[in-house]
Amino acid sequence: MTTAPDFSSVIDSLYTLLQQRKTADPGSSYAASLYAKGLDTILKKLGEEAAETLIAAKNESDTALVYELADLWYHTLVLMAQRNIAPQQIADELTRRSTQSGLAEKASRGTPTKE
Ligand SMILES: N=c1c2ncn([C@@H]3O[C@H](COP(=O)(O)OP(=O)(O)OP(=O)(O)O)[C@@H](O)[C@H]3O)c2ncn1[C@@H]1O[C@H](COP(=O)(O)O)[C@@H](O)[C@H]1O
Repeated sequence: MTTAPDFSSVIDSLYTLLQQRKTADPGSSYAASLYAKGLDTILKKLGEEAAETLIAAKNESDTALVYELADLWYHTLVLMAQRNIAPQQIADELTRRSTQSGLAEKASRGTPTKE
């Protein structure tokens, strides 16, 4: 029996593929077409997928919600690849936060450092 790849492996593999798609032909790759259109188009798609996720969560089945969440994760990864933010950086930030409760973390929040 084959085991389905775990979440982390799927995310890492897709991120690697999305990095490779930066040099692909926009006519042959959806991700390459997004990169060619630029950051504003990627952000618009991300916003659309977030809205579709909210609608599915309110009105639709678990199957429909999973479908929209997968679109949202996919477009989040496109944005991350475009900005060269690796999945490990998100994992590191969540790990840093894991040492305190959400309420304590919220109270400690300032403005994120801008580079
Ligand atoms: N996981 C995905 C994936 N999830 C979602 N999408 C695309 O995200 C888009 C979702 O947008 P919408 O829901 O708005 O649907 P749409 O109306 O068709 O989109 P628009 O025309 O409005 O942009 C669709 O075009 C989906 O095909 C994805 N496209 C690609 N992948 C993965 O990326 C790999 C490489 O894809 P290419 O780069 O296209 O070769 C694929 O093998 C998949 O593994």
